[in-house]
Amino acid sequence: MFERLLWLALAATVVATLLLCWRRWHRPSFWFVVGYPLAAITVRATWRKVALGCGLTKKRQRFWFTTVPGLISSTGTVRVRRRFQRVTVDTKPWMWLPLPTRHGWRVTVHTLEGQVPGDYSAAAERLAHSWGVHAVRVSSPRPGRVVLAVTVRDPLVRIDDLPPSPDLLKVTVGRLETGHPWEIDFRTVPHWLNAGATQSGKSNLANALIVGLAPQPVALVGFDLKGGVEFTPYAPRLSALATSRTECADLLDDLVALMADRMETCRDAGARNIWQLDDHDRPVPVVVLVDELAELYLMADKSEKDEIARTSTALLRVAQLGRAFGIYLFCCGQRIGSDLGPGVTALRAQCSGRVCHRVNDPETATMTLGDLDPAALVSARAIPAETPGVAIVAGQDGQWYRARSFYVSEATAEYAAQRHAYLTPSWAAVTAPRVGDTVRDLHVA
Ligand SMILES: Nc1ncnc2c1ncn2[C@@H]1O[C@H](COP(=O)(O)OP(=O)(O)OP(=O)(O)O)[C@@H](O)[C@H]1O
Repeated sequence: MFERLLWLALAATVVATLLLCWRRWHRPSFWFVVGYPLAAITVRATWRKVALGCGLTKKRQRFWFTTVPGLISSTGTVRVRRRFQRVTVDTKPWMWLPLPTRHGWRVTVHTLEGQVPGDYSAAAERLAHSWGVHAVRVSSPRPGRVVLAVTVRDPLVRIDDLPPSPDLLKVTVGRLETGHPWEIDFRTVPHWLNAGATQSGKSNLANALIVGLAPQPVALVGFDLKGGVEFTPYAPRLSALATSRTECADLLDDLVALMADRMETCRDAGARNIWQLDDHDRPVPVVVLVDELAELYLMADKSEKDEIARTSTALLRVAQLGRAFGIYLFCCGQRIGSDLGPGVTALRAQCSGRVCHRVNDPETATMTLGDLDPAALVSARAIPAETPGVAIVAGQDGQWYRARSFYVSEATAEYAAQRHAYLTPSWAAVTAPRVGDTVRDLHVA
């Protein structure tokens, strides 16, 4: 007997060790073969209790029949004394079978009468604690259904390296919590706001963009209102760099003139935007990176008022009309509050791409994400300081996601800028009012 127990204990230890090794060396296959089936069975088996605990059940009248009256109490509903009677029971929402995802599972639930997706969003944290998982995200593909997307552990704690970005104006800058790539595609979402407190990962994201765009046939322009300390090392790949508000105002005037020129080119060719022009007529796209946006709007005294108004109007015009004429904005800032003036609020309305890193003041989070789901704001304010680069992202599909940028050091971005310096069109060549400039012509010029 003792010997048999010993063999059993030994076998259990070997199996546990093998499972642990499997989990360590190939987590995805371990999850699909072992973790997910166990999780799915547990979730289905405990759904009544969990739904009840999270306030997602509804009381309903039922006729109940039992041959053993006392047994009913064990179902967690009500005690029935007679064999057949009308009772009030807690009804749980109908849940489909959970489906596995890379980092957890996803399950569709039928809402009960009077429930809205917001009820499930409000219960998301309670659900996450009940299931012992990292997070539960709620979406509603159609009325009457909610999808609970569960991530078992934070997929953003460790992420891989920046992959190459072969598509024009599209850069894979990180990973979404769903495991999908986080892409910044200027042709789909032309203008972006990138907000975050100091050391939250804003510059890292700008570095990722520089590394992704440097090998592409685009002109990069830097507005570095930190006096040039951020973008000067990338100057070899920048067609123009402004390091003060006055220089920014001049560059913005150039951009507005460039836009007018491209408008004329498109009008003459009967095109609505530069992408409808023939390849050999299409002018080079321009991506403008702005660091410390608030500095463009801060007024020390009244003498600066005119300059601020000029800059603000020009930036807004670029944001309003730039998309069709191949001019894209990526604006970074620690603080993007309405106290900076109406110019910022108007600019924000034009920037449909939003990235909100960890923020100190609720107003910046509200300005960046406020017109999305309120749950996005809560998530942004919960980003811990230990995970720089984690952000709440809204873009392409109108949804918001937690995401993390790939780590891209200044040295990597600097190397990319130097390596692809030969692709930098000169600013004079970009802005010269010539019809028919192509990327190739600009490089020759
Ligand atoms: N995705 C990331 N993964 C790992 N480390 C990161 C990531 N993003 C940023 N970091 C690290 O966090 C620190 C702060 O990042 P970064 O300089 O980009 O912040 P910032 O918001 O631009 O700060 P500041 O406003 O002070 O310039 C850096 O040391 C950087 O290496």
